[in-house]
Amino acid sequence: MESTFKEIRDGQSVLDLDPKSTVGGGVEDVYGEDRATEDKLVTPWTFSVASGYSLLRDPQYNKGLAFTEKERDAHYLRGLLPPIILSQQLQEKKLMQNIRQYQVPLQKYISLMELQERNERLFYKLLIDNVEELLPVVYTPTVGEACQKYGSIFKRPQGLYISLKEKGKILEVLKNWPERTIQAIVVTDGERILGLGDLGCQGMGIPVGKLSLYTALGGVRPSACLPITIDVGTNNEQLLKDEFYIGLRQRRATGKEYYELLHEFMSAVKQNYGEKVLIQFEDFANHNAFELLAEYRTTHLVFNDDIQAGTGIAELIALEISKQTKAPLEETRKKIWLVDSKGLIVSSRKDSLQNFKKPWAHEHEPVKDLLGAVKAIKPTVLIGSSGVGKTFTKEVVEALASCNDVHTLSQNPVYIFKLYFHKEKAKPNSINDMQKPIIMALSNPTSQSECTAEEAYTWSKGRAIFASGSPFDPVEYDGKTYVPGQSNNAYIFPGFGLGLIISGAIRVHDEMLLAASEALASQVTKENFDKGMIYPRFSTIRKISAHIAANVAAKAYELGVATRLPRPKDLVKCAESCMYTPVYRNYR
Ligand SMILES: NC(=O)C1=CN([C@@H]2O[C@H](COP(=O)(O)OP(=O)(O)OC[C@H]3O[C@@H](n4cnc5c(N)ncnc54)[C@H](OP(=O)(O)O)[C@@H]3O)[C@@H](O)[C@H]2O)C=CC1
Ligand SMILES: CC(=O)C(=O)O
Ligand SMILES: [Mg+2]
Repeated sequence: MESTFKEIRDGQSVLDLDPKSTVGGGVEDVYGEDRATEDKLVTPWTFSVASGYSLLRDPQYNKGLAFTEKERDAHYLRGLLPPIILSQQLQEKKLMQNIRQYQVPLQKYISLMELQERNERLFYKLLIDNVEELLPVVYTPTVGEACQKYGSIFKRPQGLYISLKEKGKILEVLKNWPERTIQAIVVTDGERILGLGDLGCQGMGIPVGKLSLYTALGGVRPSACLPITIDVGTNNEQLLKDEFYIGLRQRRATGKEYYELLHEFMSAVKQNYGEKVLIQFEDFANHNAFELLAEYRTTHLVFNDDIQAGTGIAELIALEISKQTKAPLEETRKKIWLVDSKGLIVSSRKDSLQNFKKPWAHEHEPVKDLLGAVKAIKPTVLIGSSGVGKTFTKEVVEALASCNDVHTLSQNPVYIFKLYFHKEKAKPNSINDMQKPIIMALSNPTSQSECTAEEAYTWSKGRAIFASGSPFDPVEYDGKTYVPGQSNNAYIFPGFGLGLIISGAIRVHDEMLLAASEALASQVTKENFDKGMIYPRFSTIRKISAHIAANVAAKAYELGVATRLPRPKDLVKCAESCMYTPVYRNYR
């Protein structure tokens, strides 16, 4: 596979590869028209002032009943609105009441999407002020169901669809998007949507949801965000037969055809938006994700929050242990063990392993399943990101709990994770914390969670520290309330993106991801730990994001990949001051 891109580049099969517009294109902003020469086609953009009915229909500027008397006169709104003026606060109260009346999460999702299309600022005000309540609606788990039913609930496009039909004209397609100054793109090809598999073109719900979090949690302007779905077909038989399916009705393109389209896309994005546009690869299947990241991380500002938070978790933890203990990375990797569908990853399997698993193939006799692996390795932390629900069985949790008992605690703890692995324990408060098994069931949505919060607490007799990818409610066990954490990349990517934007970063390095993790960890309070929580609450996410952004930006400056100069002295203040706030603006 590694040669696929090389063949495409060498064969010049897609674009006339202009080195400035593809690789090594310098640091200045390069926008399409500015580069146009006489023989290049340009888009005839015009700008007009919205007023009257069109102002009410423009989600960016619509304020519903909050238009003042003066604004109603000045903008030809008289008679188009009932006489009452309703403040944004009251509108928010009314909408939250309406949303709470829906019993079915998908109804809440649809009503929020309608709000986003009607009144963007009110949508973000709701999301920011009620983040813990609404995050599970616009994001996992409900967004998963929304993607599964996207064809039926689809009303208006919320992002760009680039299918095989657009091959050869992707640059023109990008110019059809109404916004010009794009700073963050989330792109999927829909092949691995959460743990729900191939949802083809209907994966669009994910980039839309992720970017709404870039804005709500990270403060990136909504107009600077562009959701994109690349449609190369789907192998989902059910969707292929579904009369409401919105994507190409064909099996997935692979190999050269796939990579040519992706290469044209990546080149066109850079040509149209410049080098500082962030491209987040989202929910690509592993067989493409690793290669795409490896190919473009040296020429574009890209990251993949799935694999850089999947087996990437293992790598980042090994890096952090190495950083803190000064032990070589090869040694710290040995503290982390992975289990895949064939059992423990061990050196005797090395020849048949995919490349990204090889660094984790340590010396050990073969173990065929997770239970056997837990018994053999005696991990202190069990992290699941297998996409397969219910795999942390009672026996697995009991085995984990028993090897993390004060009476049996190893003097030299090793730590588990991913596919399933082992991690260094973070900042124990006391010997009591050292006794606690840590269980992280990261797979989304809730149906794919490796175990529920209730199972983790019950099976470990209340000793587990538990966090999951999709949220679970607090659990009562033996008279005590346990508050599960939400271990989701939503803590990281919004602040991470903001940090890249405020520093004008042109590349992403692993150290920057580590800087983001460290900033997040520093926001966990003693009060959180005392409640058994290893994450801060989402209600403080804007503050967390500002700290993450500042740490990421600082690292970008340190590594010499930041272009926004001079470096602001106080990066936290700088991040905060750059954050979008959704309060209504006054119109002249
Ligand atoms: N909480 C969060 O922030 C995030 C959560 N996720 C979630 O992670 C999940 C997986 O994503 P991704 O890594 O892309 O998925 P993949 O399907 O690409 O990888 C899953 C891995 O799990 C292994 N596996 C499958 N079944 C088992 C099993 N029964 N026992 C042990 N290992 C098994 C597979 O093994 P093999 O290689 O042998 O097939 C494979 O290596 C998804 O549900 C996604 O929602 C992803 C990103 C972030
Ligand atoms: C959270 C996320 O990115 C995933 O489940 O894929
Ligand atoms: Mg994902």
